[in-house]
Amino acid sequence: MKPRSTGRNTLRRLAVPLSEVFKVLHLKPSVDIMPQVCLSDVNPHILESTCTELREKYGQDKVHYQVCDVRDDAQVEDLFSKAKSSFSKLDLVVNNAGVVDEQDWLKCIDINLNGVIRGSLQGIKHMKKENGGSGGTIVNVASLAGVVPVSYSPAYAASKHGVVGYTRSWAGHPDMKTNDIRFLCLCPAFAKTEILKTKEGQLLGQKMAEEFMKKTGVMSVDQVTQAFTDLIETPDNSGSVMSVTLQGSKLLFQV
Ligand SMILES: NC(=O)C1=CN([C@@H]2O[C@H](COP(=O)(O)OP(=O)(O)OC[C@H]3O[C@@H](n4cnc5c(N)ncnc54)[C@H](O)[C@@H]3O)[C@@H](O)[C@H]2O)C=CC1
Ligand SMILES: CCCCCC(=O)/C=C/C=C\C/C=C\C/C=C\CCCC(=O)O
Repeated sequence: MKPRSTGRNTLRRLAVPLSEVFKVLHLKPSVDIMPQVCLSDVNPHILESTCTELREKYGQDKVHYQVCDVRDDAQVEDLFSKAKSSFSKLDLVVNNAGVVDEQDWLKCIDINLNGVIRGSLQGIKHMKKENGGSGGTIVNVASLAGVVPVSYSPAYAASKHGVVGYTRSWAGHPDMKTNDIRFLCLCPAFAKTEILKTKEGQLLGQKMAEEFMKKTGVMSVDQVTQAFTDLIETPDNSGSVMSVTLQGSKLLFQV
């Protein structure tokens, strides 16, 4: 990703408490002006293999990583303070961890919604001017299930509706303007990633899901990545919620 100007924010360093970020979102940093990133996931194998690959490509010092369970306050706090001390400031936070699990719906809410809240609060803390920050961008990854009802996974849909409401609410807070902190939300439809291997028991009706998926189709990760890039590169768009479907991207809300 080139450090192009995004209005108030220049993406020179990324601090990303993000699951498998480059693989999932396919960010493509340019080798000469590669931002520093901190990747995080609860799964150490995914994290290590992704980081090894990236370090070989972009340099050892550019890619930091730390295992973190977004359900754990202390782990999230520690992740952010380490990232902040390594980079001196944070420009971008992407809250991306998510699961579908209607059986263990408390876990689903704790990861998808509470995890986003934990990451956002840490992002705000470290980006605030009074704490030595200079603003930045927080992107929360919701889903199309954050704006439409999804009967085969109500808890998942509720968690994602929560992410949309949470993100828009912070975007309108006057302190965010004062501190140049921008909140954005991405709402993709189905994309070809591991989450589609969600097991039957974790959904309320595999058949329903499959039929739904047949109608909507499944996007490539590249399409989602492109929408993500467009979203963060649009200046002065705090509060934007963008859907991504096979038909293209659409701005659903502007605060
Ligand atoms: N692939 C799709 O069809 C869609 C995905 N999304 C959302 O995109 C985000 C990324 O998911 P995908 O890349 O598609 O799936 P994925 O399953 O490949 O990635 C999710 C990642 O979250 C991590 N994770 C799970 N629990 C965690 C925890 N407690 N703490 C930290 N990390 C944890 C997993 O280890 C995994 O690497 C999720 O929030 C998902 O809900 C939204 C719309 C569509
Ligand atoms: C409009 C809602 C789109 C929401 C998509 C989303 O956020 C993620 C959903 C993830 C998993 C649940 C869905 C699918 C699993 C069901 C069937 C698997 C079929 C496998 C296949 O044939 O590819």
